[in-house]
Amino acid sequence: MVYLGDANFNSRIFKSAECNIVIASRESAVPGNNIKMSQHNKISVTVVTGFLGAGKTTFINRILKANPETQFALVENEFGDVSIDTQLIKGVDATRLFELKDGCICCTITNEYEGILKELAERFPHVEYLLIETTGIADPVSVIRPFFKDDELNALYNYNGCVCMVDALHFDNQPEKEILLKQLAVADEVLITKTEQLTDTPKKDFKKKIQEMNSLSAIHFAENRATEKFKLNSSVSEIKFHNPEPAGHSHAKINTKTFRFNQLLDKDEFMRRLAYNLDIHKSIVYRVKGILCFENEPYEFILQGVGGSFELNEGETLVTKPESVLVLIGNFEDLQLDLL
Ligand SMILES: Nc1nc2c(ncn2[C@@H]2O[C@H](COP(=O)(O)OP(=O)(O)OP(=O)(O)O)[C@@H](O)[C@H]2O)c(=O)[nH]1
Repeated sequence: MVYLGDANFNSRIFKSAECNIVIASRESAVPGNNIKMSQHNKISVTVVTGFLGAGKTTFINRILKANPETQFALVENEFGDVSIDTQLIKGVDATRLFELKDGCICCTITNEYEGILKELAERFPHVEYLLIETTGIADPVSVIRPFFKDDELNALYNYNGCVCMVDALHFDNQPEKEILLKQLAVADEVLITKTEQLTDTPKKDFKKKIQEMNSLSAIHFAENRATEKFKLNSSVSEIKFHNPEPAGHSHAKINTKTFRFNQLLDKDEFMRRLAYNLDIHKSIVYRVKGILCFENEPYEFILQGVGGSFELNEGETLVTKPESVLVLIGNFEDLQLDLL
């Protein structure tokens, strides 16, 4: 069952098996916001897609930061039973939050999804902008189609387009390439991430390669978009929706595994074991993320990993309970890790 409701600061997350929607409300007035209300006060909507770890959440954080006076709603979909991304959305006073998790949005799209979108628009008329972050393995067509097919949704929302994040660092060795190609195919704008280490020539070559895959979309380097205000109200080319039928569920074999630890972890030992285990399984583990609590560390640590490499950074949340969670996503049936 999915339900909508107000939340206070301490219970910002309304969980159901189906849906996770954050309504982000930022009130400070910063001059220069370029987001305009669309005609008839429809809610503008942008779908943010891209393969696992490409930089979707990072991009959404940038948008929220760059447009502090806009009332955003955010639909976060995560594959797996633990929602880590919602905890990584920063600088947002989330006043209401709903959850769409434990399933890929393109596999769980039902009339219920459309119902949620309608209810959202009706109950929260102050919302100006809806961002939908798909899972990294979603075919975004299923997520976009309701905005074209359903007259009621069409009257409530102004679909602005689909942004696809592409990870330049891992592109050539990307597993499940067909998923990424589908995401690229429907993108109205492609943002290339992780190019800081590249010099001009490989950057240009990479952009050209992406252009050859989708010549209709605007292609930018995400780093150039880091601080500027993102133009979210782009117009969408209908040409991309000539064949909007989702082409099956090619990612059925992708699974998640969640590890929970109810004790403070020994940082060096845990990270050593994790590195060892991830190295062994690097061909089948595509993405790892976690929120970890270590002995003698007052703040939680955020673990992020893509394609065999990972990083650990101190977060901004104080440890209140000795509880850690680690989520792995990849092409495995089951996964046994020796972490403690
Ligand atoms: N160097 C670099 N790192 C980036 C960039 N964008 C994102 N990252 C890092 O890549 C990792 C994954 O970023 P996320 O924004 O969580 O990626 P995501 O697409 O939301 O991941 P999923 O939700 O798991 O699919 C994090 O460690 C980010 O800090 C970028 O442009 N450059």
